[in-house]
Amino acid sequence: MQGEGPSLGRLCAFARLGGCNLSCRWCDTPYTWDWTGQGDTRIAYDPKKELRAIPYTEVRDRLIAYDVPLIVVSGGEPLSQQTRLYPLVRDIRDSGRDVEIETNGTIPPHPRLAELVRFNVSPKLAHSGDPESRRIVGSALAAFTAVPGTAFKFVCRTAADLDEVGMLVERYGIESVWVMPEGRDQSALERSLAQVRDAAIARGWNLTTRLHITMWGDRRGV
Ligand SMILES: Nc1nc2[nH]cc(C(=O)O)c2c(=O)[nH]1
Ligand code: SF4
Ligand SMILES: [Mg+2]
Repeated sequence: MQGEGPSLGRLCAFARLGGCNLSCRWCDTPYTWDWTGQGDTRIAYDPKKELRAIPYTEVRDRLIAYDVPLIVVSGGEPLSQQTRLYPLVRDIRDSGRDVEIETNGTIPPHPRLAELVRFNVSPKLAHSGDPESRRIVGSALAAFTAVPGTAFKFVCRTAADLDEVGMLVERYGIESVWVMPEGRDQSALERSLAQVRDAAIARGWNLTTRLHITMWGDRRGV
């Protein structure tokens, strides 16, 4: 089930890729990249336990066997491996399924990949703790805004975060804006949603919750 964004509630299967070029404090998937315990959880995950190289043909066959109309590729940051990702996405599209890629928007997408997928781009705000020079890459954001259908999803905690979103929206001519409350459990999600919902609507932006958290909590594999 896609829990976030424009396809919220759509039945799907997930491919989660390891590794990330950012290190957001509140990351909900630190087991994909946090080998030193620098995130909020303070847990240093073991890459030998968390990462596994799997031939793309095996990943493809397993994803297709779920027999669902949408495959979501997430991470970590999946575009760090976009050259290797391309044949997987191509084969899945050839099988008649839709593909969405969740990305932090710092790596410009390859045009051949961009033709096949919908990008859900989630640029990170100051509260992620990543330096601005790493989390905001103008050339990459410009490339994503040029891909038809791209959705921009901003994780927000407070109404003030929406001012930061507003600056990015203006600077990069972002059109499809989704505000998503930050939270890795239901009560945090509700707290953030109460803070951001009126301000998002007042600006004419879309809102999304995180349905998988509401349904299953902060569990892996969902
Ligand atoms: N159900 C579900 N939907 C999601 N949409 C985006 C996710 C992500 O972690 O990128 C995600 C996730 O982890 N689970
Ligand atoms: S960009 Fe995404 S996966 Fe990477 S650290 Fe931030 S929240 Fe986690
Ligand atoms: Mg997630």
